[in-house]
Amino acid sequence: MAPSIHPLIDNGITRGDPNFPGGTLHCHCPSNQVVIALKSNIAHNHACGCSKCWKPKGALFSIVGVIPRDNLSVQANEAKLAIIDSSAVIQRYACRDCGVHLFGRIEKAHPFHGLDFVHAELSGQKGWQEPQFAGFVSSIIEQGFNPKGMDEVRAKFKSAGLETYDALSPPLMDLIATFTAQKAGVKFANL
Ligand SMILES: N[C@@H](CCC(=O)N[C@@H](CSCO)C(=O)NCC(=O)O)C(=O)O
Ligand SMILES: [Zn+2]
Ligand SMILES: [Zn+2]
Repeated sequence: MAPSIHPLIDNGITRGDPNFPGGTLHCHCPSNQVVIALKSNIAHNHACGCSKCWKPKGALFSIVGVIPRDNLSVQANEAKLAIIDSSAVIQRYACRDCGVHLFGRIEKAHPFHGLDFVHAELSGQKGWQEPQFAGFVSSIIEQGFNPKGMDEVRAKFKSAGLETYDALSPPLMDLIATFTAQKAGVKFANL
């Protein structure tokens, strides 16, 4: 059987609602769920193949997007949250009981500082921005995926209408490079 990329990609992508106002995310615990309130839609939503992002069971990829950190608040059971790897750039807060990642936050100087990483599939509401691209695709090999299957994985993304990258999308890579250049005092050439 062909591997599951992610349930939100496998059977075709459902478009979000550009006017979607936000909603709540819930962890997978049967009771005393951690609840996160998001005051807007997400942006740059993407499939991520890296080893650090939370994936649902059986999926090769995570689906993760960003939201301004001021638009995110913990509504219930904050005490169950713990940072899973404090040495990572993105501090991912997971539920201690079910392991789901509720949000990831960057505290250091970084091009994405001010943006939190979230998984809209943890919401019961519909209308969140649909995945825009697939990033860190080759990273699934580091987690044991057979390199011989990569053509099939990339073809699946293409047939769902998503570009694949082995880092992030060009606009996000440009943001990272701009930040790096500015930090180093590089002056941009005129066009
Ligand atoms: N091959 C590595 C890549 C890990 C990685 O760099 N992940 C990216 C994307 S996460 C969401 O887009 C990243 O920015 N990570 C920063 C962090 O996780 O703190 C692997 O697979 O582990
Ligand atoms: Zn939980
Ligand atoms: Zn990732």
